[in-house]
Amino acid sequence: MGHSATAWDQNSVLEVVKDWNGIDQVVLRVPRGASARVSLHGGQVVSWKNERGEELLFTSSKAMFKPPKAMRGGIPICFPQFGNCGSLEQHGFARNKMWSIDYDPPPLRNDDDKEKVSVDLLLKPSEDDLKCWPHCYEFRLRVSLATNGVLTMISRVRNINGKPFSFSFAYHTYLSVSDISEVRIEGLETLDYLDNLCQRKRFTEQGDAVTFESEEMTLHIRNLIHVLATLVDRIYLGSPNVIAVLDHEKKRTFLIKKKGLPDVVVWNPWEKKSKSITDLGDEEYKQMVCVDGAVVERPITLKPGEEWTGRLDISAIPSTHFI
Ligand SMILES: O=P(O)(O)OC[C@H]1O[C@@H](O)[C@H](O)[C@@H](O)[C@@H]1O
Repeated sequence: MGHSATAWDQNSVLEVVKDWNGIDQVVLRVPRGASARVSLHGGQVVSWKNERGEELLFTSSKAMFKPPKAMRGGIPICFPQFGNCGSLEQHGFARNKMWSIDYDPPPLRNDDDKEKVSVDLLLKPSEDDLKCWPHCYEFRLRVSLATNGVLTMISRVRNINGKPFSFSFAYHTYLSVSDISEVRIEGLETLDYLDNLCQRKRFTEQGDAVTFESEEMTLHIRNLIHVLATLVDRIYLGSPNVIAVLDHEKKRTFLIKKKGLPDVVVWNPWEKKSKSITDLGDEEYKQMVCVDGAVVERPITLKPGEEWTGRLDISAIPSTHFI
């Protein structure tokens, strides 16, 4: 694996290496041992490890790392369309494109760049892209890893077109969990959500947290409708800016802080759907949950010259520290 290394400062390191397809991956490392990797294919964060070297993002054992398809896992970027609501391919094209490193990004207001290592990526439309989505934009993605292990992603989309355009967006975040039945998502209770499994009909969350029950348990104590309900594919609307994903078995809590991202998508394919996804192992739905900071219900519209920013900060902390 050929690589070139750049010392960021004495403590943090940003390194560009080639993956096995010859595609550049940026490795971010900080002093206490946490690290992250970002692929130029899709601008996708493909790994995020804590100081003990434990992987915090899920990657499918059947993941295909071959462009043009996005790898199943990590944090693919959904832009300029979330899901299949629109004329573009599912989740838009950004996750399937090659991004470039931007060595001279425009300044970012309110980004405290102390004690972190960052890389700036850039995506602009090619001639071919303009045929399917005829809008000139600049998409700048800053991925940072702080010395305390917090992963930050800041997306800036600018309209450099002569006319307005609209888009939806998501950080499609595959969190690695011990067992899906041990997971509890807090911060979404009482919210309305659009259910992707019911033609995006609107419902209201009734539970005091979002949980995913095991099928055996469900069969014993609940009715069949609940068995089907274990497949979760929902867009929670107007959510608070902090969401907690608790993993009881691992005694770990993911704290997801977001700005400019009003919606949260929660997805777990469960057993039957997993079997139909070729790049996901049959049982692997148990080790993952997608909790995405997103803009879906009300797409962003940018007039010429306008810019939108969507920011996500994720940390993984021992649950005992949180409670
Ligand atoms: O297989 P893809 O295109 O990566 O999408 C996976 C899932 O992504 C989720 O965000 C969507 O809500 C689901 O409907 C979709 O199935």
